Amino acid sequence: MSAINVTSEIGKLKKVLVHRPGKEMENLMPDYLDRLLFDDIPYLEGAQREHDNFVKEMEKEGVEVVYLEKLATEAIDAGDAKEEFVDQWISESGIVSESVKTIVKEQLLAMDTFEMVLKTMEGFRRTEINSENFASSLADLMESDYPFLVDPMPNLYFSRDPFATMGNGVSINKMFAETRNRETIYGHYIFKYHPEYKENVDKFYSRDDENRIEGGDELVLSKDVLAIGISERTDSRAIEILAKRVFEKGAFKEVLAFDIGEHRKFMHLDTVFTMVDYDKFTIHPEIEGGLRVFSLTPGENGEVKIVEKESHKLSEVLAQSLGLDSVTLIPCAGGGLVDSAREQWNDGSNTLTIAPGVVVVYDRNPITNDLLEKHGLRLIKVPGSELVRGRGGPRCMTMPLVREDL
Ligand SMILES: NC(=O)NCCC[C@H](N)C(=O)O
Repeated sequence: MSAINVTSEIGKLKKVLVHRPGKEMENLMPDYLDRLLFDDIPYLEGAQREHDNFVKEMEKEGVEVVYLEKLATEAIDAGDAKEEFVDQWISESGIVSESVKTIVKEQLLAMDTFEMVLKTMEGFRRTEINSENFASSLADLMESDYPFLVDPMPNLYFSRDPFATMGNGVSINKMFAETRNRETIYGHYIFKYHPEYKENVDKFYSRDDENRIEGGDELVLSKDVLAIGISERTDSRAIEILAKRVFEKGAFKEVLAFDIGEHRKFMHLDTVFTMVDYDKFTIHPEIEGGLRVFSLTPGENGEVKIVEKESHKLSEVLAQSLGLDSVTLIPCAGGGLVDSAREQWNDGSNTLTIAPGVVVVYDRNPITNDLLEKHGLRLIKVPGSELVRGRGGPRCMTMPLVREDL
């Protein structure tokens, strides 16, 4: 029996993984926001309050919420892998000087495992280490204006992206940008050493694979069909490789690849459409018209067969793949140019479905939310004015581990 079971986007959510925003947020600075894929600087206490409330609302609905930082700690302890983890983290940290590596390693190993995991997420400022100890190489002297020895990982609370669950397996992802690539180390250790997750979990993709793919692009439409965005973050080649591995394991029968183009404003498929009920989806109106969709299915001799869908209409493609007569697409903010653009930017389309027709949304998108209620959905509205500054919503902030089968 696998500890991972995710055969839809909407089956009752039983167990979910999150990360509580931590001190990594206090290492954001205006000069380096682009590099860290952030648009603004949240107020940490406010973000934590909003996040705690988000978790409380899910728990009230009977969802078991577990934390990335805790699972990673348990995994490292269970594998007796503290030094292995620290060595690997340092090798990916960007530190050049051997003497700095030694100092940082000593500091991390002196901490208890939980504290150490949080510190690796927070990063290291230059001021934390006595400069007399390390101005030993030319590289150190050249970089001395940059305030960090090791960058923070401020996007970790978007636990949807570094790895993605599907069926009884997981794809541990190769991320688009260096800043987020470092995040996948925690998933790697969880699926390597955690007593609950190290066995009976299929691995469909690895952080060592070459082509980029991110969890926000990976949607489980049904027990048979995956939907994956070809996007700013996900490369078509990665989708083909993932499809091949998924078919080899007999985990799914079809992968639909949606070409949403390369844009920051809709970086992932789940920023433009999410499934909210058996036959209902939220959608960003900009992608409703002409979208190229490719169907990947198992072909001869282990090959993947690829056919472009004739229809460019999202509603038709989705209805067909779900075996329904029709589906309803609910446009973000009703489809008006200005309101839709604004509410999509604030993650109006990025809902987390916790049971068919029951969704968690930010309260800050009233037009979209009214419309969802008019379509008969039950909304759990949570404040997210600090959380939204990282450009992600309730779906981005959660990685389902177990959903009831439909
Ligand atoms: N699934 C998602 O859409 N996640 C949001 C990620 C936001 C983050 N600042 C990023 O650019 O990767």
